[in-house]
Amino acid sequence: MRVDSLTKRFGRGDTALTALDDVSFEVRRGEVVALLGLSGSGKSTLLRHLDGLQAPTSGGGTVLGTDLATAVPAELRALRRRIGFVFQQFHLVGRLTVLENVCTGALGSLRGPRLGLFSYPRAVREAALGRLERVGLADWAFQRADTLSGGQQQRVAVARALMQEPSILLADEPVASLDPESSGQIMRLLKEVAEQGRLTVLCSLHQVDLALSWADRIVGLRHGRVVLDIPARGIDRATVMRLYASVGADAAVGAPGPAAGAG
Ligand SMILES: Nc1ncnc2c1ncn2[C@@H]1O[C@H](COP(=O)(O)OP(=O)(O)OP(=O)(O)O)[C@@H](O)[C@H]1O
Repeated sequence: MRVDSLTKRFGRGDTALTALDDVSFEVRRGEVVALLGLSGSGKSTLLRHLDGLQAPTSGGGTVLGTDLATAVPAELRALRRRIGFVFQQFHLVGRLTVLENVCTGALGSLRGPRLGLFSYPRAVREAALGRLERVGLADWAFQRADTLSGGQQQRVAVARALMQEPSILLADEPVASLDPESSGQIMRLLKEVAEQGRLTVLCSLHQVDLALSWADRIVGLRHGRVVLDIPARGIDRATVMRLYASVGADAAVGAPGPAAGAG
């Protein structure tokens, strides 16, 4: 996937806000990239563009051969079917079984609504069980989803995303509400599914140490601009921490000032 001079502005005139400012970077197939930056630096906005959920103001990029700047809605829908998305808040249906939640990941490729586990084709149920085995939760298949811990629910959400057989997995702060041990497990899982499935993973995080441990590369955003794009291995932690320096320290990271009103 390639992001090319992607700019996103919200609003107009004096109140305009440039959330992404001429963002360019490339992600190779199978790579795990951590997206870091202060709150409001544009991470979620970037992920939404890559999933075709938001349209760029200018520039764009190519995701799985789809040109983000020119794609029509049907092309963006087709793109979304090939991309798994994992959210901070899991978005499981608590009263449904774990297995049925995973089955819902196949809805994009099925016709019509589904009600109940047995409304899914047998092949889908078997595939869902396989994905649950993959994330270590096969024994929980018939439990209600809301009886699982946060870390387990996030693993179910990863299994559900894998039902799409995605080529890319986007994760927006997938460990933000988890304890350190569960966070490490989720990041290890993302790394493993990337390696085994030649899956590209782009994951926004607030935990620098997790990024350094599990990502292949770190892309750092500040005020909507890419100010860091480096391999995670062997990187000096202080270099990454400069992303989080106070606004007055912009010169130290070579970053632009706040982009509010720049539009
Ligand atoms: N739909 C929108 N309309 C107006 N402004 C928006 C919209 N979406 C995002 N923004 C603004 O764009 C900027 C970037 O927001 P974004 O959510 O991408 O940041 P983030 O890095 O993901 O933050 P966090 O780490 O807190 O999730 C913020 O200033 C935000 O208020």
